[in-house]
Amino acid sequence: MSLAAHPRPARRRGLVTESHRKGAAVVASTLTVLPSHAPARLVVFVSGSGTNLQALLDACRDPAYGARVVAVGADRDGIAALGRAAAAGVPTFVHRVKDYPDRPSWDRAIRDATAAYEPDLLICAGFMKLFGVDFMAAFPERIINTHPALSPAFPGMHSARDALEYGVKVTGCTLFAVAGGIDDGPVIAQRAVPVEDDDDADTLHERIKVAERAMLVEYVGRMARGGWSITDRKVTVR
Ligand SMILES: Nc1nc2c(c(=O)[nH]1)N[C@@H](CN(C=O)c1ccc(C(=O)N[C@@H](CCC(=O)O)C(=O)O)cc1)CN2
Ligand SMILES: NCC(=O)N[C@@H]1O[C@H](COP(=O)([O-])[O-])[C@@H](O)[C@H]1O
Repeated sequence: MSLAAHPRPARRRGLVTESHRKGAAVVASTLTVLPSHAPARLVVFVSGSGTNLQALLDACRDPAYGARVVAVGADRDGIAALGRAAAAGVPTFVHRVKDYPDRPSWDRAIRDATAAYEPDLLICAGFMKLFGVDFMAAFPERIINTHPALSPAFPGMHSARDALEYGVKVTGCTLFAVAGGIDDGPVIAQRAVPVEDDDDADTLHERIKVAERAMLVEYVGRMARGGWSITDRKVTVR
C-alpha cells in the first residue's frame, strides 16, 4: 500500500504534525520534534542512585554531544542521584507526593517546576512515580523513559525480579516515549541482555544497567542533535 504523504515540512524547530492521506482519509499521523535549543535542554527525573543520570552528565561534557542537563527533578530527598546533580553544578527540584493534598496537585507542581527550565527533552531515569494527565499534556512527545526490561514484557518497578521469576533466558532494556499508560509508550530503542543461571535480581539488574546507560547516552544524543518522529507507534530517530 502506498501512502501519499503531504510534502515534507521545512525542518522547523519545535513540534510539527504531518498527516499521511490515502484519498480523503488520514491513515497515519507523524509528529516530528526538533529541539528548540542547541545544545538541547534536558531535564532528568530520578528516584535512586542516578547512574543513568551520571552517564548523561558525563556525555554532556563533550560539546559535540549536543545536549546539556539543565535540571534534575526528584520525588524524594536523600538520594544519591541528587548528589550527582549537585556535584555537576546542575540545579535540582524535589516534589514529594505526600506534601500535596492530592495527586493532581503534585502533578501540576512538578509540571510547573519542569516548565521553568524550558526543556527540549524530559528523561525518566529510574524515576518511580507515574506522571498524570496535566504533566503529560504540557510536554507532548518529549518525555522518554528508560526501563530495565524488553517492553512490553515486565512493566512496573521490579522488572529484573519479575523476569527472573518468569524464567526468561533473555531480558534487556527499553527506551520508550512515555504515553498515557504504564510503560506502554512507543519504543525508541532496545538492548538484549542474557540471563545467567546464577543471577539474582540484583546481579541481573546491574548487568541490564550497563546496557541501559550506553543505550540512553547514544539515543539521547541522537535525539538532541537531529530530532525524532513518531508515526503511530513507530519512532524514528534522526
Ligand atoms: N504516566 C507515566 N508515567 C511514567 C511512566 C509511564 O510509562 N507513564 N514510566 C515511569 C517509570 N516507571 C517505570 O519505568 C514506573 C514508575 C512508577 C510506577 C508506579 O507504579 N509508581 C507508583 C508508586 C511508586 C513508589 O513511589 O513507591 C506511583 O506512581 O504511585 C510504575 C512504573 C515514569 N513515569
Ligand atoms: N520502571 C522504572 C525502573 O525500574 N527504572 C529503572 O531504575 C534503574 C535506575 O538506576 P539508576 O538510578 O542507577 O539510574 C534503571 O535500571 C531504570 O531503568
